Amino acid sequence: MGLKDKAAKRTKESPFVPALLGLFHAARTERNFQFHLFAGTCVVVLGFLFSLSKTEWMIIILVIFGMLSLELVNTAIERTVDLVTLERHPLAKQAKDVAAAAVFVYAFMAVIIACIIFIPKILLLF
Ligand SMILES: Nc1ncnc2c1ncn2[C@@H]1O[C@H](COP(=O)(O)OP(=O)(O)OP(=O)(O)O)[C@@H](O)[C@H]1O
Repeated sequence: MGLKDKAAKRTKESPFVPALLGLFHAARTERNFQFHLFAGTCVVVLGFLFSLSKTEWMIIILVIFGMLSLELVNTAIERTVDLVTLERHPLAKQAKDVAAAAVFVYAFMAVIIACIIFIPKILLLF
């Protein structure tokens, strides 16, 4: 069995390999995904600084991982649309714009939740 076949077999056996490849690809190439990784890291640092409660941590973790997952799905939709056509097409535009809107709606919710959790704690500092 050749090296390529072995690698292909290993990829087929483990569901984690393609998932990790997708994760690294997005982290390397997608500016928005990199931004959400950075923003998520900042929120975690703030969480430690403000000693969040267990419930607050669970909400923050849900929001951060949900955001990252949605950004990955958005990237997958963009790639799929580009695979179908690189020509300008109204349906291609709608697919990409609606996927981007899904990320925007979730990000808006994330900002609201961050405000609800962190603003009272920040105000207590003054
Ligand atoms: N094939 C297409 N036909 C028509 N409009 C398109 C097409 N591809 C992209 N667009 C429009 O151009 C915008 C930018 O396209 P692009 O492929 O750069 O996606 P993007 O959402 O900006 O991706 P990224 O997040 O990687 O920057 C899309 O949101 C869409 O409105």
